[in-house]
Amino acid sequence: MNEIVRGVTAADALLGAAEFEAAIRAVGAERYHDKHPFHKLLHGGKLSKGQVQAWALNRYCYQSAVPRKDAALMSRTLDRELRREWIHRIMDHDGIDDEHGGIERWLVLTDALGLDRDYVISMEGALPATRFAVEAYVRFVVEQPLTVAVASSLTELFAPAIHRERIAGMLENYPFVNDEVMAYFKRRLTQAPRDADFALEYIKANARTREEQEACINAVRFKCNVLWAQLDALHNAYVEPGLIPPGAFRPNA
Ligand SMILES: O=C(O)c1cc(C(=O)O)c2c(n1)C(=O)C(=O)c1cc(C(=O)O)[nH]c1-2
Repeated sequence: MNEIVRGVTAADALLGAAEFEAAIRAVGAERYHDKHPFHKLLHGGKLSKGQVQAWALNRYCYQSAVPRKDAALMSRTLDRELRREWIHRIMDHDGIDDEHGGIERWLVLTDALGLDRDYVISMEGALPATRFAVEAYVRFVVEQPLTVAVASSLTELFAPAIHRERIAGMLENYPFVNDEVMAYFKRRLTQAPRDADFALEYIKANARTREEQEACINAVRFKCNVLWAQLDALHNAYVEPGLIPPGAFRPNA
């Protein structure tokens, strides 16, 4: 059954702005990936260095897809104001001029974990499910109505809390993690709220029917699934039962 429709029709009453926002936040409270067991292990210092390496190199796929999906979103809108706002997301990740950007900060993290940059960037060692999940996000943004595509970024509403938990937990628990390694997440603490606030206001103004609102709420569910599926894949391959697919990264430690 298509969750987007789920009994809602254009005739249903529009949610008020506060109710709409609350429905989106409820999705995060129920299904954001801060609740995933793999994150509990990662932040609690329960993983080996090799397992942390696996997380970092898989997560690189997500990092590298984010500016691609943002470029896809920009290519779809005739609204110059939206493009002027959205373009900074691409610059945040890819960098501009002397600012190296988030992807470079991610590679500083993978360097510090002892991973070869070319290997990380090639994504050859990434899990198949990671690649599929990440590309599903890019396709979603290409194919869904623009407002729904904007809504899919709204998991960022919930990101600062998990980033704070990760910074504190990883610094405390792993000898191979220092401030430089965590710089990516520190920067996101200011970038993510700005992005999320804009996206939230945008969908409040632009989802004009109940059906559109439900599609936005569902976009956040979809995105939680994109994030959750990546952690399921990591857990399955590197925690238990330890089924590492052929060709995927094999930790030494
Ligand atoms: O570490 C995390 O848990 C996490 C989650 C998310 C998210 O919720 O999608 C993003 C990020 N980090 C992040 O660093 C980031 O740049 C980012 C961009 C986006 C997006 O959808 O546009 N999500 C996220």
